[in-house]
Amino acid sequence: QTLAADDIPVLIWAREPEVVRAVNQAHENPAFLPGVPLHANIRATGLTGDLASCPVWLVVTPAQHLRATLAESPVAHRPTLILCAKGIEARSLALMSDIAAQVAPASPLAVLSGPSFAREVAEGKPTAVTLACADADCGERLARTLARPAFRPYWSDDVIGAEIGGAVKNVLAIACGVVIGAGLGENARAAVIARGFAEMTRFGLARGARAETLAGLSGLGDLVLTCGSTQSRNFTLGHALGQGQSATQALAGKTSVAEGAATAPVLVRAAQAAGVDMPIAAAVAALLTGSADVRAVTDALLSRPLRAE
Ligand SMILES: NC(=O)c1ccc[n+]([C@@H]2O[C@H](COP(=O)([O-])OP(=O)(O)OC[C@H]3O[C@@H](n4cnc5c(N)ncnc54)[C@H](O)[C@@H]3O)[C@@H](O)[C@H]2O)c1
Ligand SMILES: O=P(O)(O)OC[C@H](O)CO
Repeated sequence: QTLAADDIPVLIWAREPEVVRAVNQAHENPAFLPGVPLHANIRATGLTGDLASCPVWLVVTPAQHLRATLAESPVAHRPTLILCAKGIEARSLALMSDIAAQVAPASPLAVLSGPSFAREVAEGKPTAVTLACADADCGERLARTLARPAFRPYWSDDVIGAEIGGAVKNVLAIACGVVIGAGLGENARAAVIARGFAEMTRFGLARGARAETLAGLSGLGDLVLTCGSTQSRNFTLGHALGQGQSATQALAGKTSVAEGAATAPVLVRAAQAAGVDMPIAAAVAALLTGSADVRAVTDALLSRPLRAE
């Protein structure tokens, strides 16, 4: 939103009245992005009805809440929806574009994904992302609209690929956090990134994604970012697990979302349904549920049969 506001009026709908107040009065969002001044063109509202006048929505509601949030909003006005959440819905195994197509069938859909910590984007640091839209002309138009000197969207027509990369990388970022938190070393982190990427690719191809999308910004690019940075909420969650905390302890009191925590068990079910082996994702899910500890999942991964790469 900060980027778009340079020359386009931006309206944020927020659930929290204190966020609405802070954005309108102090031009800041201390609850979710403290210390970043927001452009004066950015206004906030607590009324979903106010969104009816907006032709394009950047939908950033976390994955498990997207369906309900969209259903309560004025989608009958057929806004173009640019989906930004990186997850899979637990109760349906649906991707965000599946949910949006069900709730807002008349709306054009796109997915914005890729390595993009919100703070760095808001601070104007160089960022490149994937803007995926099945309608290539619409994708190009949206990418050109969102592009700024330091913000480069590359367009694609592979919506599923962009979504799967974003959802799976969060789970793998938890795994890398565990590796570092448990002191397993940089070799192990690199192994998790590379073998995790193999899992992402197997799963993505089985679900109809294209390999080049998974190897691009929304897959490998975001995987490298989140697996390598303590700025990542998913990496940070994994780090706490690696240091011996339970998921409940690690997530206690957090208002910010680590999407991989919800995605991991869903991904395991979705992979089973697709007949795809995802041992690292399964290890993360086991750690999150407490059904295994770091030692047990590490031993299990290391004792898998040797095989060709
Ligand atoms: N922060 C980033 O750097 C970043 C970058 C790219 C994509 N994303 C994705 O955007 C999505 C949102 O992440 P975020 O960083 O904005 O979240 P956040 O951690 O900053 O804040 C949590 C958000 O969840 C909302 N929320 C909480 N409970 C809700 C409910 N019951 N119904 C609807 N909304 C609810 C809150 O209002 C708040 O906006 C995630 O899928 C994330 O993966 C985040
Ligand atoms: O902080 P994380 O782990 O949710 O990552 C944020 C973004 O997805 C990075 O692209």
